[in-house]
Amino acid sequence: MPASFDSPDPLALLLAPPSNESPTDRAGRIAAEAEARRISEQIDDDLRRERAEQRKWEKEKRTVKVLLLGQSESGKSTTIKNFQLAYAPSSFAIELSSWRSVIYLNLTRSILTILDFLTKEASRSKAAVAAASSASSLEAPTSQSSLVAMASSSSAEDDPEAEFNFKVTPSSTPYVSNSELGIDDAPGSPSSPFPAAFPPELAEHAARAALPLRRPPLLKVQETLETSLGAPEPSPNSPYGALALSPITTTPHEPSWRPANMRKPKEFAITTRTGWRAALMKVRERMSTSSSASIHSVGSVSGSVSGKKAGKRKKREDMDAEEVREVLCELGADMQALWEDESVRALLQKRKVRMDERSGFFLDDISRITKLRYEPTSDDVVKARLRTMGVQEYKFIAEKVEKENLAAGLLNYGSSGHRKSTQQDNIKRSGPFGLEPGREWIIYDVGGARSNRQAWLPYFTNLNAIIFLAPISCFDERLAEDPRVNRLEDSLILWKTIVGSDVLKHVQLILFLNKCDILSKKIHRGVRVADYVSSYGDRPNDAKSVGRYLRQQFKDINMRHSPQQRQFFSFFTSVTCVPDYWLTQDTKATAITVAAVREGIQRNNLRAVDLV
Ligand SMILES: Nc1nc2c(ncn2[C@@H]2O[C@H](COP(=O)(O)OP(=O)(O)OP(=O)(O)O)[C@@H](O)[C@H]2O)c(=O)[nH]1
Ligand SMILES: [Mg+2]
Repeated sequence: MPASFDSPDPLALLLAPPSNESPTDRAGRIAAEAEARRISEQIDDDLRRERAEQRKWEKEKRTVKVLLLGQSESGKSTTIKNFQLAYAPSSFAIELSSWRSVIYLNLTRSILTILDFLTKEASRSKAAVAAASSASSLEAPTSQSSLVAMASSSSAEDDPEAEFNFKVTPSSTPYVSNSELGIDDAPGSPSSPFPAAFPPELAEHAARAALPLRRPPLLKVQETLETSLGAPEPSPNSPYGALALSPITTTPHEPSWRPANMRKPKEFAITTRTGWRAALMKVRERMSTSSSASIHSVGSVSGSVSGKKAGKRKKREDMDAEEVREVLCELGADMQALWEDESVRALLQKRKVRMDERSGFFLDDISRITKLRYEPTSDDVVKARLRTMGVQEYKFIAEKVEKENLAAGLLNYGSSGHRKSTQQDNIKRSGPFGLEPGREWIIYDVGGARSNRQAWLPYFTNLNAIIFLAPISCFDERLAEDPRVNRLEDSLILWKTIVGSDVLKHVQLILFLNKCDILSKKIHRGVRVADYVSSYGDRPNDAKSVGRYLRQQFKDINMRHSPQQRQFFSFFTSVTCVPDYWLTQDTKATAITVAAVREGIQRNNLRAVDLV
């Protein structure tokens, strides 16, 4: 055998304790070795921790954090949907069908609103006829049968709470005029007294159109949908149950003459605990659709059902969902007839109730939506309305995106003072998409009603950008939560607060002057901005001039109230549809939205975080 195999390991020999080691020396040596091991492990731990922190930091550095702010119904949640549509289209597609319940709910609610409206008109007309006949000692005409039927059946049988006393209740608190803009109350605006009755024949005809539609099945549909979306089971005695409800926003000239004892229509909302994304995911789970969505809300899908109980529940809810479809399918033709009825339209128009400017407007799509096999489209989902409460966090992992749309949007959207060539340069530098697949975005969506705004504060740190949505079409509307306050005024005050916040002084603010399509429509039908915004004076009453004027107001506030100088990025948006007026044609709102955010962030030198 070779000597080398027999020889002891030279290292072992070197490290071996001396042969004459005393017990004391041995103990000392062992302790020293243990200490050396401990130090070595400590160093390894430190290195591991540092590496993990480095990875976390790298990840955070690559994550874009955006907070969406703005009053209720300004379009925040709709903007989130646009992001998802543009950057996580496959998860958006997977979720399409789960929005069906929300769309059904929106449609049902619109029909119930019209029925309530007609009931009021019928009652009012009936009272006017009675008053006139007693005054002139003439008999009331007997031809008022449908009108009487409508008024009495609805109030006494279907809705015992809805008794009308026809008392005009003008706003007791004076309207707070806007200090920034001089927004005034206009003649015929909501605080004006209840206008005179229209010819009884009109209400009579409209009431007849409503007769085939009964409220109980529609209320049942509404209840079922709300429960399936996460509301508590309704109380057996209440037509609406113990839901998380809030009053709907008053539309422009909608009269505030609702009698004191009349139940207000309510808007469904899902509370923070569950969140709308979570609620929809639950609906989707129940529909047994597998998902690999790359968007989710934090803490979502809690308490997914399992086992026997789940099977039972699933079956019952499936039945409910099936029933809802069937009922809506059966009522579809009557609903459409009601919406298309000329006298109903005339009455709504005379009372200045603009259903088409309300949130969740699907009345023009009744026949499509009430088909038994209705599947929501992307446009339906973008238009669907579900009020947000609290703060919800959404994570987007950018997927492959629509090349043409984003490129087109980036080239064409109407931004403030940016040349096209700059945008084209950006495309050349970063490619047409702006965001590479795999990039994580965290977007916080907040409830915009005043009662929700305290909850925003904890989210003001570590942000890359805030998108502030100001619906500029709301110059003649009032806040649902405080009818004394003009909605435009509220937006300006809120903007001032955000702009002036010291905590947010380093955060990029991007202003979306939203709902330009509605602004155009309003102006087109003759609403005069100067009647509501006195400082507008005798400037031209066209959408473009109004848009520019309002943008200047926001810009001035930015200049006057920012703690330090900051650039002003604003975009005219119309996040639910293709823009129609001063925004360039043929671009999708999604593309505009995404491109706008991207450019805003980009221009704030967030290239430092390797965004592009
Ligand atoms: N026509 C039109 N409708 C819009 C536009 N933006 C939003 N909407 C609609 O307005 C309604 C309210 O939009 P949301 O996105 O739910 O509003 P929000 O700001 O999230 O409201 P909260 O959750 O109450 O704070 C929805 O029905 C949208 O479809 C727009 O630019 N044009
Ligand atoms: Mg919302």
